[in-house]
Amino acid sequence: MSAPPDQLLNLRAQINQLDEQLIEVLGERFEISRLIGEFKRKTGLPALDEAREAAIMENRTALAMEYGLDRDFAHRFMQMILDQVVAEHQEISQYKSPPRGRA
Ligand SMILES: C=C(O[C@@H]1C=C(C(=O)O)C=C[C@H]1O)C(=O)O
Repeated sequence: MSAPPDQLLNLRAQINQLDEQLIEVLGERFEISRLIGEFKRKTGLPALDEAREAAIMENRTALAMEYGLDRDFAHRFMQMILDQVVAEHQEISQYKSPPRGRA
């Protein structure tokens, strides 16, 4: 098989860089949300905040559409993140004190 043309290699290099940024930003979001989880554990607030999630979903799907993304895709993507955050908050709420490596 011949080597991919320069144009394709260039586009793939851009995708690789963007994926890296996406993952970095996602990691930052989870770091912050773990701090919120810890705050909730200390103050006895529930892991799930449905009103906040509904507001996030409305705002982020509208924003995603402005960037040319499919609404359903944006909804599923955000729901996956929110579900994971809430699962982590439920886990954090079981701890007596924060485990090493987590705030
Ligand atoms: C992070 C929070 O907790 C949960 C997770 C959210 C999120 O990841 O954005 C939003 C609402 C909550 O269900 C919060 O209460 O702000």
